Amino acid sequence: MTTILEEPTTAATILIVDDAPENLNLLGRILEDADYRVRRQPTGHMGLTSALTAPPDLILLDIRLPDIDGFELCDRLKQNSDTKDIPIIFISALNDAGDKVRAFSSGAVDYVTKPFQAEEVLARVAIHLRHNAFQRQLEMQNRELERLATTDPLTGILNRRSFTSYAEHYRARADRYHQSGFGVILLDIDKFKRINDAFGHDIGDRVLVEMTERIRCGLREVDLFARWGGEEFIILSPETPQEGVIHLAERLRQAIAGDEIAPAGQVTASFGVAISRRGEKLDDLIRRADFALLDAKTAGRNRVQYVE
Ligand SMILES: Nc1nc2c(ncn2[C@@H]2O[C@H](COP(=O)(O)OP(=O)(O)OP(=O)(O)O)[C@@H](O)[C@H]2O)c(=O)[nH]1
Repeated sequence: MTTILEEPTTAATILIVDDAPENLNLLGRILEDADYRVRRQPTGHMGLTSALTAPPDLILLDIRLPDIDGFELCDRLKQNSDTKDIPIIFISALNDAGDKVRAFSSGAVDYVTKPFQAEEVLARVAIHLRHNAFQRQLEMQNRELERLATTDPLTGILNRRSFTSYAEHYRARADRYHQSGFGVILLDIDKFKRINDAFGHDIGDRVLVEMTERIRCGLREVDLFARWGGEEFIILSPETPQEGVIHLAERLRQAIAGDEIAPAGQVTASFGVAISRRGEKLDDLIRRADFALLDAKTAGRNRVQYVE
């Protein structure tokens, strides 16, 4: 079985900051012999510049340096978003508990006292590199999970759940700060079943993606846009007066009905528009937009309907 220590973490770059040339050379050689790439810096400022210019994978840091000391260097690196996650191991002749505590409170992951054993330094370096790599991988996976949980897989826009959560936030803020209302536009592709029936589900999917693009192009950055369900989409337009929201819906209607979407031909959509009232629940607002959408469908489709 391979243990975490045995897995090679080669090709990682390690920055050593130490003012004693013999330490720089000895440590550097030990690490190079273990196939790490090594950068050596003899002062705090040079170490800082080196780390900021090209962040290494790990830093071995002496405490006593001729200019800024290791603690301050560590503090500065931990405050910078580009370097804050780099594992820092202090390597110092100071063997006082207070110095060790200060090192860990600066954000160091480990502390090695001089004179050091090569095997120990290598073991500590390897484990912190592995740990850091796992951590980054976990963060990436969490971001991906977050993306999957909040977006619609076909169109890449927000899904219903995340739309509702953002919209609740807008609603609460509008109420709290007595801001003007916001508009909700609910739109539904007309006779979409026919497109699926005539051209197949894959073409239906392509139409949904193209529709999404046309709508997205007509929106502002502050507008929320989500897939509400099958062929139904929802838009929240913050701090927009009633005429503005109706005008936006009309522009989107024209953009959708404009150019044909091959091979399905002309695709149209019906729109329901409602403006929030102070204290109104989000569900009730969306229900009003849904009534308006139903009216638009009943009145012949490919139109915008507004309800008071
Ligand atoms: N291709 C594809 N079709 C979907 C998707 N989600 C829902 N649909 C289809 O969308 C169609 C919706 O049909 P209906 O609710 O009858 O509405 P419509 O045909 O658009 O008619 P109106 O809304 O009355 O104009 C159904 O055939 C669903 O199978 C999807 O993700 N991809």
